[in-house]
Amino acid sequence: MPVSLYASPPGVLFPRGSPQEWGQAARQPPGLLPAQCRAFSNNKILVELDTSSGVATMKFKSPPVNSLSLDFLTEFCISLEKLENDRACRGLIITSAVPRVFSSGLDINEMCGKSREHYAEFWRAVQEMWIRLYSSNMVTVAAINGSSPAGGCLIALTCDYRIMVENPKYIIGLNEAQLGIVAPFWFKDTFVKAVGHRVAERSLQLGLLHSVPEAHRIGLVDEVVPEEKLQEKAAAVVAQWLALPDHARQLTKSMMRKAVLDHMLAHREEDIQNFVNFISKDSIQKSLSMYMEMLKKKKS
Ligand SMILES: CCCCCCCCC/C=C/C(=O)SCCNC(=O)CCNC(=O)[C@H](O)C(C)(C)COP(=O)(O)OP(=O)(O)OC[C@H]1O[C@@H](n2cnc3c(N)ncnc32)[C@H](O)[C@@H]1OP(=O)(O)O
Repeated sequence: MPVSLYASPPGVLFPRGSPQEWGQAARQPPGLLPAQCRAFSNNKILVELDTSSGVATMKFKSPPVNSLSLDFLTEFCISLEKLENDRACRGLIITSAVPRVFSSGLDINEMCGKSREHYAEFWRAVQEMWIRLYSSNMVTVAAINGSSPAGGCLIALTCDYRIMVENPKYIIGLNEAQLGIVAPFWFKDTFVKAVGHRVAERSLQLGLLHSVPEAHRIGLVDEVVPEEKLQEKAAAVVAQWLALPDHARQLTKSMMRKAVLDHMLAHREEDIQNFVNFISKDSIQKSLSMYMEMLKKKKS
């Protein structure tokens, strides 16, 4: 099981409401909080727990694209740890508060021009995020309301169930090969578990980013819904999974995931060294710089 690397900071309490209201609500005195709501917020993530249903909603709020920086990953792990330790919380919906993007994956700036020590620290945080989410006792549902390449796709894949908004502009997949880098074995294992070996092999080698209907067809997402139905559908799915006895569901989840998790935990330090050696290569640094240039050019 994951070792706690982070101490939980004190949370900021605020009542329920739309994301727009949350910022205002956070400044209201705690006396106004409804009894069934517990919530906390930090710089990049908002979490609201409805204690009557036992379901928390986690919203990524790190514009422009919810990239997974070291700070983001640290906040993500702290939030997960808090929820995991909260007896009132049994289910988690992960979604984005940033329009059109669920998460753009690992922050490429964290992998460019930094020291080997920084790369090691960053990669440990990426591993930690995956370990915590993959081994979570909670029912986890990804409510994917925007594009979700690479590490963004990994977060969705690590959940128990994926629901994506139907939108012709949204894409999802493990596109690492397009950046001249390689999805590590545990990204690959998580992907294979969802879509099967043949589909994963082709998709990974070509670094494919799938449209929403295609992602649904290959089993990368479980359901596709219109934007306005997403939260309702996610809540219904969590409720369905929570209707089973926790111990039976949790033991089954743990049994299904044990081999992949054990493999990763047994090779964790080696995986960090592989990442550091790989990402420090001049040729890889050049590929990543060119990719960032390409992203900027696409914009102008
Ligand atoms: C042996 C094995 C060892 C292991 C070997 C190593 C393993 C590593 C595994 C890596 C996993 C990863 O997740 S690698 C990350 C892969 N991610 C990607 O390829 C996503 C790239 N981004 C996109 O495609 C798009 O941004 C997308 C998410 C669809 C949103 O499009 P939009 O048009 O809305 O937004 P854009 O204009 O493109 O982007 C807005 C700004 O955000 C920046 N931006 C976008 N994505 C970013 C990102 N991931 N990191 C940093 N910055 C990013 C852009 O440069 C822009 O910056 P400004 O111009 O300054 O505003």
